[in-house]
Amino acid sequence: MSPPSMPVLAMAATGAELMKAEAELWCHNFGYLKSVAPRCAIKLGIPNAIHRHGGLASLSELHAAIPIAASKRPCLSRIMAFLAASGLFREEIVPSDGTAAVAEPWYHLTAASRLLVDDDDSTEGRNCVSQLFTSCSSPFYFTASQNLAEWLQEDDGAAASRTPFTMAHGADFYDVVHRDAAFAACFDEAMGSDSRFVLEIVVREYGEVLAGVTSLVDVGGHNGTTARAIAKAFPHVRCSVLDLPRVADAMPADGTVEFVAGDMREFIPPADAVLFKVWMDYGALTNDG
Ligand SMILES: C[S@@+](CC[C@H](N)C(=O)[O-])C[C@H]1O[C@@H](n2cnc3c(N)ncnc32)[C@H](O)[C@@H]1O
Repeated sequence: MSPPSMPVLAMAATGAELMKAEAELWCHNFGYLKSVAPRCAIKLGIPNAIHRHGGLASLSELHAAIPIAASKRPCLSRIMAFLAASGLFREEIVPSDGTAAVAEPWYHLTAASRLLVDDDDSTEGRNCVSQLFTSCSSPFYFTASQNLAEWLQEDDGAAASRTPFTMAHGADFYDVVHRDAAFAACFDEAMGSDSRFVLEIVVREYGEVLAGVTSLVDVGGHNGTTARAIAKAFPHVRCSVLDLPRVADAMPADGTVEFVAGDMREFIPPADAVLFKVWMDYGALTNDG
C-alpha cells in the first residue's frame, strides 16, 4: 500500500503558510471561548434583553438593560462582537438615531440565540434550551475533559472503570449529581428544557410514530418530563419510566406515569414502544460501551 501524499508543512513551507497554520492553532487554543461566551451572555440575560426589544437591540440599549460594572462597560461591545463573529447574534452597524455621526452596533437574535430566550410568554419556555447550554458548558465537564490524554494512557484493565470525569471529580457523573444539590438542580433543569423543546416538535410534527402504540417505556427517563408530555399529548399511550433506583424511587407518583426502578442492562419493562432519549452511561466508556 502506498503512503498518503506528503503533508504541506513537511515540505518547505512559506512564511505565509506557517503564519496561517499558527493562526489556525490560535483558533483551536481559544476555541473554548465559543462555549464560554454564550454562557456569559445567558448569565447576563442578553438574549432576553434583545428579545424584549423586539429581537433587535443597540449596544446602548443593552447597556441600559444589563447590569455591567461601570469600569467594564467597554468590554460588553467586545463580547458582543465575539458572539456575533461566532454566529450567535447578527451585528449591524448603523447610525444610532439617523443623525448621529458615530455609528453604533445593533444586534439581532439569530435562530440559535432565539433558543436562549427564557422569558417568551408566547411559548412559555418550551422553545428555550438555555438551561441545557448552561449545564453542558459547566466547569464540571470542562475540568473532566482536561484529563482525556491521561485517561487514554492509563491502563486500568478490562474493567476500565475510570473515566475523565471520575479522574477529575473522584466520583462518577451520577454520584456527583447525587451529592451536589446545585449541580443536580442544573442537570434536572437541563434535561427538562431539552425534553420540553424536543417534545414540542415531536408532538407537533411526528405524532404518527405513536399510531397504534398503547404503551411506552422511557428508558433512563429521569424525572418523567418526556413521558408526562407524551402521556398528555397522546392519552391513549400508557407511559412508564425506567430509571436507576435512586432516581425512580425518589419520584412521587402522580397518576400520569409509572416509575419503575431498575438497571436497563438487566431489565426493561415490556411495552409497545421503548424510548431512549439522551441516555448516557458515563461509567461505561469502554471499547464496546
Ligand atoms: C442524561 S439523563 C437523560 C434523561 C432523559 N432521558 C432526558 O432526555 O431528559 C440519563 C438518565 O439515564 C439514567 N440512567 C443511567 N444509567 C442507567 C441505567 N443503567 N439504567 C436505567 N437508567 C439509567 C440516569 O439516572 C438519568 O436519569
